[in-house]
Parts: sequence; structure tokens; C-alpha cells
Amino acid sequence: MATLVLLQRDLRQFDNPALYNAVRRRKPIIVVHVMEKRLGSTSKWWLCKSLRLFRQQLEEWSIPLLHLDDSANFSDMIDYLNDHIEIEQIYSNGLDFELPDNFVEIHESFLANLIFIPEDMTKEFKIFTPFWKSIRKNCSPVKPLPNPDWCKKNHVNIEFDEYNELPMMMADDRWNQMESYWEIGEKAAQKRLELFVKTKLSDYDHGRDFFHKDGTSKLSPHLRFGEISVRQIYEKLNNKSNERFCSELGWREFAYHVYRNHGDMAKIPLNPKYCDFWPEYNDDHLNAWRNGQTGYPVIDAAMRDLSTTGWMHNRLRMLVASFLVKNLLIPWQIGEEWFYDHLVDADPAVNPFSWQWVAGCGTDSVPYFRIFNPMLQGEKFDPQGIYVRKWLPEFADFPMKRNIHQDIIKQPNLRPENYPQPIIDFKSSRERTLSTYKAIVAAKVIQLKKPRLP
Ligand SMILES: Cc1cc2nc3c(=O)[nH]c(=O)nc-3n(C[C@H](O)[C@H](O)[C@H](O)COP(=O)(O)OP(=O)(O)OC[C@H]3O[C@@H](n4cnc5c(N)ncnc54)[C@H](O)[C@@H]3O)c2cc1C
Repeated sequence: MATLVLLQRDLRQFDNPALYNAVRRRKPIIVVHVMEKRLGSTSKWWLCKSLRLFRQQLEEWSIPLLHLDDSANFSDMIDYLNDHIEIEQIYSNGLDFELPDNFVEIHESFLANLIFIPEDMTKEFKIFTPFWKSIRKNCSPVKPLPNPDWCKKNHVNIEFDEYNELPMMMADDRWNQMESYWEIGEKAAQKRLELFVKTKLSDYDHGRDFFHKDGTSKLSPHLRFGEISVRQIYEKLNNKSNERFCSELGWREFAYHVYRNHGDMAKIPLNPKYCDFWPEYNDDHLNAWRNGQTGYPVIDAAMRDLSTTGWMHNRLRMLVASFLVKNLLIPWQIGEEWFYDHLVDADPAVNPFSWQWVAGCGTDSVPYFRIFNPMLQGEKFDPQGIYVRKWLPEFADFPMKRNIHQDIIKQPNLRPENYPQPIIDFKSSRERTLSTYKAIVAAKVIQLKKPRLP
């Protein structure tokens, strides 16, 4: 008789409730990773590496890690496993698919991805601050579990010849390059947390906004795949001096709070006024945005950074998203999809939530008239153009004393020859957007053209 542990976004041994409870049963354990339904290619790259490392960790406990590529084949897999050893109990930490009816009785699901238990929050909140205040006042954060007490009885001495293959990525230079930016897995996540606490946390409130400074934790992909427990981070850092950092974890909780009631958030605006809004858009503009060729240095640097590293600083995410939606008037869903495919931390709740926040159609969103100015933002948060120079080789000889963000717009002769002209005029695109949004906000029912979505 064996315990089956199904994992999706919880590739860790420490504070993993499904694994912990399985170990306590003192029966042989089989772990199966089930492929998520929505996974971008860059996150898949991360997952492939993470699964291999996790398999090595589980081998130390003689627990086999199998992989199911499509949750639709769940029953076939159980038949196969039952031919080798009877599956008595199934544990998971929440799945993105429903188990077939005949397994519901033996399945127990724990929640592992959030600090607070969502069921403890009976009211639906639309604004972040009251949500965060209320949940902290009225609910208790879940404490991380102790290390499970591993015992030799839990061994499974069976060689599985099916479901043994872990997913693979096609060879691509992109992945080789990405490799140099990241250390993957549970051990790396713990190391990153330690380093952040030692070297960056004390300056986080100020440093987090400067995109050339590397002042944030970069824990997001580890949290995305559950290589580290958010409860462990919260328990360690939740005190008065780390309010700002904890409130960022709070935004993550809030995104999941909203996602619980709006699973279709990646496609459907939370504010129905925006449902049928988007006009036709320009494909050349979209391609320029994707490839970092808009002629606006900070936007282009950020988009090239994303393609190379799979990550982007939070302020830059806001800037490039605002530029796409509010200057190029391209539907936010298209940007969401691009991010989802290119981010190592592409998160099914946080990514669509954040895109809706920028587009102004979400909950507790940026007001429609707030349109980020890439020149001013660049000047403020990358004053010497260090970040831009890092990602745009076209600016290698640009004089250090010049303001890279403003000067090339105000004095076109300073623009490097091999760097594109701006694809739009910032001021007039801003005005066009403001009048379009004003009409939406004023209208009772919007009936413009449907968006052309991918
Ligand atoms: C358009 C857009 C898309 C985004 N897409 C994602 C996504 O797919 N996945 C993702 O994890 N984050 C996303 N974010 C939120 C945020 O940009 C990242 O969480 C953050 O940049 C990750 O870097 P970090 O780990 O160094 O963050 P830190 O500043 O060190 O924060 C610690 C943790 O708090 C959480 N967090 C921080 N900022 C936010 C935020 N604004 N909203 C929700 N949670 C937050 C993350 O889990 C993060 O790892 C998006 C933001 C925008 C504007």
C-alpha cells in the first residue's frame, strides 16, 4: 500500500504539507509531478531544471519522482501504478485539475502556496489595503511545518518503466544564455533568501525602485514553482522594519484572492466596462515592443532584458505594460500572453492581475489617466543610464555626462545611428489614449470593436 503525492507548484522538501503528511503515514511514497495546464516556454525551461534537481533530492529519501504530462490521463496512470503497488491515499497541495470522481474519497488537499488560508477570508475585497489589513488582523498566518521525520519504511523498491521521463526542452541558444543568470531549485532558493536578508533587505524600501541596482530579492521564480515556502519567508521577515517587503508578499496574496473568484482573469477584464473596448492595433508597433525596438531606451532595454534573462524589474514591468496598453493602444491580453511566455516567474494569478492593474480595468488599478512617462521614469530611477547601457549596445559610445533618457528625444541628432527612431510621439499618443479612456469611463455600455487576440 502506498501514498501518492501529486505536486505541481511545490517542488520542495521543506514545509511541503502534502509530502510532510505522506511521510507521517509511514507507508511507501510515490511522488508524481503533473504538468500544469498553463505554462509558458520560459517557465517550462525553469521547471525542467527544477524537476531534475528535485528528483535528486527525493532520491536521498528513496522516493521516486514520476511525471504525468497531461492530467487528462490521470486514471490511466493510477491503473499503471496500482498494477505495481496499491495506491491507498492521495495527497496534494492543490491542483489545477479535478480528480476523477472515483479518486475523490482518497484524496486530501492541503494548501501550500499562500501565507493565509483563503477560506478564512469570507468577504471578497476589491481594494488591496483593506484586504491586507483585514487578513492580518483577523486571520493567522500558517506556520511552516517542521522538517519531516523520514523513516526507511517509506522506501519504494520498484523500478517504474513508465511515467519516468521528465519533460525536456528543445536545444536553443536562449536557454544556454538564461542558464548563466539563474541558480534553480530549493537549495538555491534558500541561498537567495539568505543573501537578500544579509545584503539588500535593509535598503529594500528605497533600493527596490532603482532598476539598475538589483535591490529586490528575485525570489519570484522560486515562489512560482514552490521551491521555497512563502510561509517560511513571511515568518522570518514579518516585523515592523520589513513592512514594505511583507506588503509585496501581500500583493501576491491579494492577486490570488481575486483569482479565486475570477479564474478567467487572463482574458476577461474584471471591470465589464472594458470588455469590448479595444480598437484595431498596429502589428509593427507590437513587434517593435516585443523586440525592444520602440526607440524609447528604457522600454527597449527592459524588453531585451526580459528576452535574455526571463525576468524584469517590477517598475519596468509597469512601464513596458503601460507603454503597450496606454501609448500603443494594444490590448493588455496580448502583453499578458507575451509576459507569460517569457517570464521565468510567469504566474497564473499575479501576471493577469498585474496587467489588468496597469490597464486600469482590474481591481484597485492604476487610474486610467496615469500614464507612465518612460523618459521621466528613466531619469528618476536610472539617472546615469547604467541599466540602459547594459542592455542597448547601440549606446556604448553615448557620452556619460548626457541624459540618455531625455536627450535623444529632445535632440534627435544625438540618437545613435543604429538605434531606431521613436515609433510614436509620446505626447500625442498619450492624448489619444486619454480621450479614448474618457469615453469608456463616461459610457454606460461600451460597444466598440472586439479585440483581435492571439
Ligand atoms: C505587468 C506585470 C506583470 C507581472 N507579472 C508577474 C508574474 O507573472 N509573476 C510574479 O511573481 N510577479 C509578477 N509581477 C509582480 C512583480 O513585478 C514581481 O513579483 C517582482 O518584480 C518579482 O521580483 P522580486 O522577487 O525581486 O520581488 P521583491 O520585490 O523581492 O518581492 C518579493 C516577492 O513579493 C511578490 N511581489 C512583489 N511585487 C509584487 C507585485 N507587484 N504583485 C504581486 N506580487 C508581488 C513576489 O512574489 C516577489 O517575489 C508583475 C508585475 C507587473 C507590473
